[in-house]
Amino acid sequence: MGTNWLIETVCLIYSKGDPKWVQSEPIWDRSPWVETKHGYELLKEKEGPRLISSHLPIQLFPKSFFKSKAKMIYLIRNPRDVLVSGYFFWRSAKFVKRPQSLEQYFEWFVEGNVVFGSWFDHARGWMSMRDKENFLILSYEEMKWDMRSTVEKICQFLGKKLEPEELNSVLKNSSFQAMKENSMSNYSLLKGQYFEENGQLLRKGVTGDWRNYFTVAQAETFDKLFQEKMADLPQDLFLWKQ
Ligand SMILES: Nc1ncnc2c1ncn2[C@@H]1O[C@H](COP(=O)(O)O)[C@@H](OP(=O)(O)O)[C@H]1O
Ligand SMILES: CCc1ccc(OS(=O)(=O)O)cc1
Repeated sequence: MGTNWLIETVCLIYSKGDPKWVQSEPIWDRSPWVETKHGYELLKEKEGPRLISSHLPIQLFPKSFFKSKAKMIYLIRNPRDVLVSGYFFWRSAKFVKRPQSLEQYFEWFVEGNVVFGSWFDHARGWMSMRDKENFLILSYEEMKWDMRSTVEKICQFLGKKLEPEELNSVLKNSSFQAMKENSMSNYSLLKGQYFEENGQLLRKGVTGDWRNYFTVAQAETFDKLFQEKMADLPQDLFLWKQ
């Protein structure tokens, strides 16, 4: 999805571009996953303001959020790229039923039989929050196309002000290369116990990689499904060019 990219960016905004924090504490401790035991235990002890991460669909997210003033950033990505990225990620994970082929994962994905459920239901559910002032939707594609403007948008939303050199440092330290080399952010610490040695969170980091993997028939099936499931939502929410 790009979730860890967004988390890294927000951490760097909080540290005003200083990379010390992102280079010294694992990303899952800086912004714990509320759906994991480890993350939940950490979050219970953390003083606010704190960062929280989640992949949960709206109906499973802690209800207290909806009565709070906490700010949420929802990251969306072309689901075709989510599918391909997810295939490579989950096939190296040791704690889930692993897909044996992209063809198999394609079937699971279109049926919604993947970790955290149907992408379509997930996006549709959270997008119902889009008019709330404490809710910001960003896309992986806009981060790729214009990260500087995206960081400014995040700062505006969070009420943070960065000096020009601080903003430059956020951009530098959240880049694909910087994150790939940062053992506190690239999940290499989890290799062995949770992931295979050849697994990599930071795989390619590009938009449109699905074109290298989908067959013509899969592309047509996906287009049809997207139309069926998402046609009634404002299409400017989906910024990718298919
Ligand atoms: N700094 C960065 N710049 C661009 N893409 C990044 C990135 N950090 C992570 N990603 C991409 O985000 C995806 C992982 O998402 P998540 O963090 O939600 O699991 C991977 O996509 P690819 O598999 O397409 O390369 C990974 O390469
Ligand atoms: C079980 C929760 C969880 C947390 C992080 C994951 O990795 S990623 O953010 O999707 O790359 C996967 C599962």
